[in-house]
Amino acid sequence: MSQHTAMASRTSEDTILSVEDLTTAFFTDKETIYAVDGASFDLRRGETIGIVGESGSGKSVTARSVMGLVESPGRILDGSSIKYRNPETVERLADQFSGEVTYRDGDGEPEGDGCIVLDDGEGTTRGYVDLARAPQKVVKRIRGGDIAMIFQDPLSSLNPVYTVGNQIKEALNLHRDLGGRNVTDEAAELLEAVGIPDARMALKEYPHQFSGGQRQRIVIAMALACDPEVLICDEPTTALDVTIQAQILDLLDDLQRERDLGIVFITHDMGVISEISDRVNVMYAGEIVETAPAETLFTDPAHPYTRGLLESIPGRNPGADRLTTIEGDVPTPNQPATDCRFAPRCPEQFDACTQVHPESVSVTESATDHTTACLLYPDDRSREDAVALHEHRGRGETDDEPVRTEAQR
Ligand SMILES: Nc1ncnc2c1ncn2[C@@H]1O[C@H](COP(=O)(O)OP(=O)(O)OP(=O)(O)O)[C@@H](O)[C@H]1O
Ligand code: NI
Repeated sequence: MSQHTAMASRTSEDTILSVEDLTTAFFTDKETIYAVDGASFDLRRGETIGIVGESGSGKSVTARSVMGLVESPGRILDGSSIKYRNPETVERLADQFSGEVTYRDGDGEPEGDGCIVLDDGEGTTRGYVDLARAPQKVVKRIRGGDIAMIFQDPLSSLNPVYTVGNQIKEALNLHRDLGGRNVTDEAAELLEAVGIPDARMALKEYPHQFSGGQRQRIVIAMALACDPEVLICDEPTTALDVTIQAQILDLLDDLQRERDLGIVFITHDMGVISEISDRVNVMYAGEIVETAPAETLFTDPAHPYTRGLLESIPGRNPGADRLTTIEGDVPTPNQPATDCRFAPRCPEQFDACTQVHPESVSVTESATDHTTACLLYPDDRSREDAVALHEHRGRGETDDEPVRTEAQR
């Protein structure tokens, strides 16, 4: 979706979702697993961001955290925020849940301690709902409404005993005020929009009567039934063959342009990521280790892990006679990171990598839209200076209690 790369010039007011310092841990009998450990990223309206990384790197847990679907023994830890910024929704929820509202008027202490944070002034609603702190009753109003999600296996989202029409209509009735319009017409229109032929007929059929690719289209239609602002796609094409995969990616691209959807696209496939993303976040062992506009990431990767992932794309290195893979596996993060989790597999590893935790820094001092968490950067500093910068930032981040107020940012 490279036509969206010009969006870098858009203002932060277009940001619909900001994830900041997200840490989600599972407290098992044996150990605590920091599945997501300090991840931050922004999503703008109409933008597709990719999250890519090997199996176990924390991609799905990131998605489930945003959706409020982390199940016990998992929990989002204090200090995390997931700010959903759609003004209409923020306003509506503030009316519905007045006990959950925090008012800020610029100077002085904020009033209240709720998850719905409202800024005063300028006539328009500015503010956000912090999904990391929101009680389930608030999250439920957003999940499946403002933010929808589709998964790898479409059958997990479809009920085998109901017709496709019934399931889409149920989603429509649940989330949309159709204002008297015919719900069957609306459902048929949605199926047409996702490219299902003979939509009227299709409404009367059952999920098993469709192919895998068509089922995924139906699931996308159900997600659109609630007219979301944000669509999270967790490996939606992984189970499909290459041709069908390409068709689904095209469909998502079209739908995004028509509806100004923000899309978070999760996959372990670098090829797919390059096709669909405006901006890419590379995830490793719970941390985002590099973020850049898609083009930059592919032409000028910084983190040794990203470079390893790119080298393992078939056909990218015609000279190489066999596929390079990165030796070893993603470690299970069972304590907060104090060093570089990639160091044991890294061809560039040096002494400090086992002692200092790499913070997210600009690749060069001036490259503000390309950051990486690797002690080799910023590139234009000496190695000692770079390491010192990471140490300094690390102290700033972890001193005192993890809860940071907006005023301290
Ligand atoms: N319910 C759970 N209980 C304990 N640990 C969990 C749970 N769910 C996830 N984890 C752990 O969290 C880490 C991240 O898992 P996650 O599913 O997010 O990885 P992923 O990047 O989506 O991988 P994949 O590409 O295989 O889907 C893994 O170490 C996993 O074992
Ligand atoms: Ni996953």
